[in-house]
Amino acid sequence: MWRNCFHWPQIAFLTTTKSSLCYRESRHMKATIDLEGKRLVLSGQPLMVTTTPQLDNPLACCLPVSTATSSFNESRQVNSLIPFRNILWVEGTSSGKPNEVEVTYVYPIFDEIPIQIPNKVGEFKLPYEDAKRKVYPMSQILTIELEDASVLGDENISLTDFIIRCSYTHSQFSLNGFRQQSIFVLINPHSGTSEATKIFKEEVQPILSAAHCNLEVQYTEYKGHAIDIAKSINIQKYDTILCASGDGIPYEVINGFFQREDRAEAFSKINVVQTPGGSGNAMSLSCLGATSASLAALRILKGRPSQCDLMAVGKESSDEVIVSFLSQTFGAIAQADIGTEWMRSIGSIRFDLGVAYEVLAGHKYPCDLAVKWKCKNKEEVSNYYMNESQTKGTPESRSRRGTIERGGYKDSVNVSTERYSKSSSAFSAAGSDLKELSDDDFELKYQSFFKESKDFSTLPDDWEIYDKGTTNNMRIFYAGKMPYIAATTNFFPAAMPSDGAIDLVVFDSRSRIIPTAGALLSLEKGTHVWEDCVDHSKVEAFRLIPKADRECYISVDGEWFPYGAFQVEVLNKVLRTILWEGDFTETGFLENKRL
Ligand SMILES: Nc1ncnc2c1ncn2[C@@H]1O[C@H](COP(=O)(O)OP(=O)(O)OP(=O)(O)O)[C@@H](O)[C@H]1O
Repeated sequence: MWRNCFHWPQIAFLTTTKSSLCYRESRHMKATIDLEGKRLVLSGQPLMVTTTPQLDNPLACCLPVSTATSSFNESRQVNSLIPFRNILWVEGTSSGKPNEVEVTYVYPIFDEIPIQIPNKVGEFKLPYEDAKRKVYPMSQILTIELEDASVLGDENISLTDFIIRCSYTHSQFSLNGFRQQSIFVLINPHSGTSEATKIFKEEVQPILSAAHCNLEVQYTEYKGHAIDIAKSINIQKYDTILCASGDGIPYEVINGFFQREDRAEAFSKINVVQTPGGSGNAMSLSCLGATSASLAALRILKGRPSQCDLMAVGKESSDEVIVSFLSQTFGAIAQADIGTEWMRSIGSIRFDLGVAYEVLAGHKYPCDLAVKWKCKNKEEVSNYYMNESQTKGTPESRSRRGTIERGGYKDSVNVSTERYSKSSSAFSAAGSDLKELSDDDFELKYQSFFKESKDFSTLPDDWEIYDKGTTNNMRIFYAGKMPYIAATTNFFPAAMPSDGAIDLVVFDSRSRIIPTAGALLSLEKGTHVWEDCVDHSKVEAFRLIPKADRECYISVDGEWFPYGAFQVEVLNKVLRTILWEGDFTETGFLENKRL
């Protein structure tokens, strides 16, 4: 498919040798390696690529430069650089010249602009625009000019290996000792508007193929199929299971792993990741900062393998325990989600209509709730978040958050704090803090109390009963582990990948409609948690006993869950996944505090 194209005098052609959707540049160019800037700097005539698709103009590729689009100046500047982050593959050319290489990278290239922390309140930029960007692979032959050959280090590393290593620091590829990643792809052809297959083939596969990943693709054939696949998959064969779907398939894969006898090994070894294909793509947005499938694919290749928390959920109806990576909800949100399934054909607006109806109708969903606190209220959450984020996370995420100071902001943050050293040991950082899991990591601390009795007669000593006034008048109970539960819904802005806590957001039905509606309208910015009508806390575990006068819905990771008491506890650092920059996507939690 012709999406981006060169202008005269440089003409691109579609190659069929590398990947069916990879563009190759026919001219040779010169480049130098800029280790400080983490990029290749092209010299000579820069690439002249339009930044907008030219599908409507089939002749665009042949137009002289003078008639190029207004974005030319922008692209001229941007495309004289190829950041290592954009490079997918490098190999020698048939000329055999040691400094002539063919570089495959993703286009368009955007400048790595330092994150600007605002001086004025309310200007914090959420990642939605960035998350939507689509990227495409393309190739270019470059003659690399090395001013100083010692840049390659003392270990006689080839130029191609050197560039590959610079391009994949902290990634699964570097963790593999630069052996190609093996990815098992699960596509739910019925996800969302049934476009997951098309999205995968057009956006994801070209990126993964250009990076020379070994791919094995399977389609899910029935509800629960991904559980069966994950239960029996040969974990030795793969590094990653990629779910080209909504959140339902990662949920099933994780539960399939949880049901395995060797679950500790399965969770230790395999990354579970998502490229967006469904109506809910919370995992991709929260972990990779991507709602575009091609950007998610790139970030799966480039991001850090990390270990995140899961939540173990015990049911009243049986002794079965399931695992949840995203959320559990009871009340208006569950009603609006599960209760409007029959309106699926109208798209995601069904959910907004459902919530609006629930609030206007003034429905309440009484329950009993007991919790093991981590942070009891907003103040505690905010202090905890600030302390944790300054001591944990990756250098990138620490530097990003480190400038956020109580009562004020520094001017800007440069995310590129790490430097490459000449020694190849600089490339070995990936996975250094990943731990090998054992059965102990899946040991449940509190389930025995729940098994004994499903009411509050067997609560552990250090648990507390949640304020009865609120629980008798519950409007929304929402417990979550990832910040973004849907595109533009920043429901748990203080969520952290492995803090051993579940974030709780509770709306009380005694609050008036106007402030409640105001809080719901600020879900995108995540500022609802600061509203007076909303309780915000962190817990290590909780038990909820619904007491509604009619049977209503409970939803776990967006899936239907049997009505009745349930108990949840956190499983610390057991889900192996890939986090872009080693952390959840930015939410602006503390930046928005002063609003
Ligand atoms: N071939 C299939 N036929 C019917 N259902 C399937 C099939 N494959 C998977 N499913 C089920 O589809 C459900 C939704 O999957 P997924 O999350 O990928 O899509 P989605 O559109 O985002 O859905 P949702 O809106 O429910 O989150 C899952 O519960 C899964 O078990």
